[in-house]
Amino acid sequence: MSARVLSGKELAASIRSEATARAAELAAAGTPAKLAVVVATADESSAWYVRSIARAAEKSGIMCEIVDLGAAAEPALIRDRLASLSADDTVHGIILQTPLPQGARLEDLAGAIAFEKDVDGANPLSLGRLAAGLPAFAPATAEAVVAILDHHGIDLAGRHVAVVGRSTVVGKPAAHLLLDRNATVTVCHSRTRDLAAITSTADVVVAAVGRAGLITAEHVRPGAVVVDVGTNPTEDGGLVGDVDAVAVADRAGALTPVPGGVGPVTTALLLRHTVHAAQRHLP
Ligand SMILES: Nc1nc(=O)c2c([nH]1)NC[C@@H]1CN(c3ccc(C(=O)N[C@@H](CCC(=O)O)C(=O)O)cc3)C=[N+]21
Repeated sequence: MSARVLSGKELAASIRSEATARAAELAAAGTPAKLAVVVATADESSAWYVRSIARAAEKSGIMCEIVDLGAAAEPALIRDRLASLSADDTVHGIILQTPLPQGARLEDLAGAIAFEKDVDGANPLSLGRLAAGLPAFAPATAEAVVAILDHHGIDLAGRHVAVVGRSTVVGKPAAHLLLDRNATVTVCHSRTRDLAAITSTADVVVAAVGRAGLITAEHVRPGAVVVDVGTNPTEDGGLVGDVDAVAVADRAGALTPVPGGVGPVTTALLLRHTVHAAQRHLP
């Protein structure tokens, strides 16, 4: 038996087409939507994302400025640029790419992103509001996890979801969004003992660690739904997730592919957030 493939492509296309229509309205009104992407890393996975954002923004008529500060940027320089972009009236959305240089922490820097422009939900104010159930932009990747499950009609209420990974960008915010959907959520991480014993009891496994091959058949209950958030560049220039897709496809009931799963939905949601920010309202 082979798992049903939960593609993100159609959902991403529909989110982008709505963003394109809103972007055209904004441009016609003389306030074209603009996203600033701040990069201080040479990480290949981030490079994939930045290319994907630039391409999708261009197609949707959203302006996109890549601010590359170099992989050795000092935290103070990154903070200053976030502050100046926050004060720039022509910029509506700001995302700071992770990973960050040695010694720089997203949690310390993201407070310099104006709350209204925080389209990847990294400012502690956004994260706190998200946790409290108040309006704020959620990190696009975390929102994409729930969106792709919704799109494919996978019910979350009362289901046990095991989230593997506790990053500020995905694991933690995804846990909050899933809780808001009445899932029973277990958050696992690098110090979790006997990961497979926990994930193999889950109805849904969300893999968000950033390590190829981490989730194998033993981690998955037969028939479970597996969401692969990983985007690990391969030596031959491709992209693989955190899930051993070949082994897991024989056991899971459904699986999001990489590429073509959570990634395109993430990019599309970031653009949706940007036009919403430009229209001055939250999600
Ligand atoms: N603050 C922050 N937020 C992030 O969400 C974040 C980040 N930093 N740093 C880097 C990682 C990586 N990431 C990806 C998102 C989409 C694709 C994506 O769209 N992938 C396409 C393939 C891309 C293509 O075909 O060009 C796919 O999976 O089909 C890839 C990678 C987000 N990240």
